[in-house]
Amino acid sequence: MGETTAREPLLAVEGVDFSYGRARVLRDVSLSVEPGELVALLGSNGAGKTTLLENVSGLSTPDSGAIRFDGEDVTSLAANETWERGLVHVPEDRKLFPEMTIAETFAIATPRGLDDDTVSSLRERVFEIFPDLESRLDQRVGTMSGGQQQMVSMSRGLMSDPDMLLLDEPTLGLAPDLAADILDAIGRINEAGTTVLLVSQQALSALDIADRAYVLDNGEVTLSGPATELKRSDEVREAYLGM
Ligand SMILES: Nc1ncnc2c1ncn2[C@@H]1O[C@H](COP(=O)(O)OP(=O)(O)OP(=O)(O)O)[C@@H](O)[C@H]1O
Repeated sequence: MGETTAREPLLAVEGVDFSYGRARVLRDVSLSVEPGELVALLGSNGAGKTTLLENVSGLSTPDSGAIRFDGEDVTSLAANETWERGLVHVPEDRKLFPEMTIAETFAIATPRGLDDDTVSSLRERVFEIFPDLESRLDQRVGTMSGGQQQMVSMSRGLMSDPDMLLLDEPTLGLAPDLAADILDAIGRINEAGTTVLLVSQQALSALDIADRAYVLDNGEVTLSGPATELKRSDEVREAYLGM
């Protein structure tokens, strides 16, 4: 029709408030993620980062405010419903089943109704990002190291063919070289086309791979901007980078 339509963010969080009982944990939080972006959500322990991801994916529901994904109001949807729409949460505690093999873990993550070719190409994509997993398909997840389990958890997310991944502290508790490998993998997942919202307390390395970032402090967004600018910001350097 020749009309220009304003591009809508893939994810829009608009004025979200959330409390656990009387404890107000999110205060008027707004943020957006454009299609294809890698956005970092930074902040210290207890700032509300996990709670915000849970509100977004439907593990909990905002008290007020709205969440839109791909143009649809998803504020009140349950986690399985956001997952079906391609908004996939990879939680901090991984929530893997230790008795299952990697192959079984992938099988339950793959949406029903996908044809075999699509499933094969999803697997190929996973093995391109995490080549170590290919020879371990029959290994039980509970026998793997923390770093390998994090790879399985992110791969399970990828096997559900997401448009957007919500990654909660994927490098938590990992040795520095493994954490670097995981961050490198996240960068490659994003370059291959998946939009990412990355929660991290490791501000510097998250800013290295992010396009933009938001800083959450005591439930409020206190800073936001391009990653390169936030890296130079005195406030971020003092509060989060120990400089
Ligand atoms: N189920 C719960 N019931 C009551 N309070 C909670 C619950 N979960 C989290 N909180 C509180 O909400 C606040 C925000 O927690 P949240 O886990 O969202 O922060 P975070 O920024 O993700 O921190 P962390 O990095 O420690 O996970 C904290 O004060 C926390 O103690």
